[in-house]
Amino acid sequence: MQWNLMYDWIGCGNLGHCQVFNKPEAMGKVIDAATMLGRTTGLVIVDCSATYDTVGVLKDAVNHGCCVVLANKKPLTCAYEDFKKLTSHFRQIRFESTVGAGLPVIASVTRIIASGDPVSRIVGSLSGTLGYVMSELEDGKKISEVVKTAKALGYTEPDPRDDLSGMDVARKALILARLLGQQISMENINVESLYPSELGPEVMSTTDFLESGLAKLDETIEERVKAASLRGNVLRYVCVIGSTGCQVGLQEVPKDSALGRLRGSDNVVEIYSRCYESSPLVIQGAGAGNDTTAAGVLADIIDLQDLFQTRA
Ligand SMILES: NC(=O)C1=CN([C@@H]2O[C@H](COP(=O)(O)OP(=O)(O)OC[C@H]3O[C@@H](n4cnc5c(N)ncnc54)[C@H](OP(=O)(O)O)[C@@H]3O)[C@@H](O)[C@H]2O)C=CC1
Ligand SMILES: N[C@@H](CC=O)C(=O)O
Repeated sequence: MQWNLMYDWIGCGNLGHCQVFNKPEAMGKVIDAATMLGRTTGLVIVDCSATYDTVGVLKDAVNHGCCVVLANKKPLTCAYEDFKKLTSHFRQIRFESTVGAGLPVIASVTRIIASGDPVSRIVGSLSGTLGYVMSELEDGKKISEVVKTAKALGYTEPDPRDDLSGMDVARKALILARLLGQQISMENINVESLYPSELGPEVMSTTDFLESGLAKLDETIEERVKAASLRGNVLRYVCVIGSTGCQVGLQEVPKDSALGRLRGSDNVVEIYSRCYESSPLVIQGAGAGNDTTAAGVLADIIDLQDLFQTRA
């Protein structure tokens, strides 16, 4: 990674001049400055990218006393050791927006666990994109049409196949399962993809998928929606995290159920524990979109800054 050092910003008042250094001594100075700022001000590094590439920098950042806020799920869903390393600095990291965007899912789960109440099961619809797609399909629209709208509304991942493959939901499931103490990886999660491998990223670009690949799903999905409807059901992409395993995939659910009634980008999450056994804790609301995600990220930054204010 290239480290950029901007100079002329200390003590000269001229903010217009900057220079890029690639030398190791410059890199050392950037790290020293970040360490000082991290330890004294609670400097927060915010990762709103959609890449695995940031995990090394994030681990370095927490090691140097900086705080980290993530909307990006990928750094928490690679090796278990990386998840452990990042989340063991619990006063330095927040990642509420990785599950349910602005909804307080992570906060609720961590509070229940912190109170000593063991969480036995989490069930829900955790994809704003797939929630929106499934409810629009009920109204007779085509999947090729509604996925493009979901992208325009800011619900999808940069490549909507991340949503349609179930991988985005699987990442959320993995984060939650790991929070529950399960030392599992992506291979331990059963994931149902809504498109075949011949439409995958190895075969075609995102643009080609959206322009021509996606339409190949119209007929099959329409048949599944119609068949479910004849039985009084609707399709929902459901995530189940239990003590014996995790699975994410399409399920037929009654129209008049908590999952069946979901509309648009709403998520619903049911958390079962000893205290919430017969009547689970339910969190529901918009689960994707730029505004709600940005609000979740901002609330995390403020939460960490509050910890620093209290400490000072
Ligand atoms: N949209 C939503 O509702 C929610 C999104 N999130 C998460 O937030 C993240 C961003 O999503 P969203 O804003 O919708 O996606 P966007 O495509 O709008 O934004 C992704 C951004 O990340 C940048 N980026 C990609 N790769 C790298 C990299 N290697 N280094 C630096 N920057 C990079 C992109 O830059 P460039 O354009 O130049 O490639 C782009 O600006 C994702 O991880 C997503 O899962 C979480 C909750 C809800
Ligand atoms: N693409 C995701 C965005 C939030 O994580 C979704 O649709 O839920």
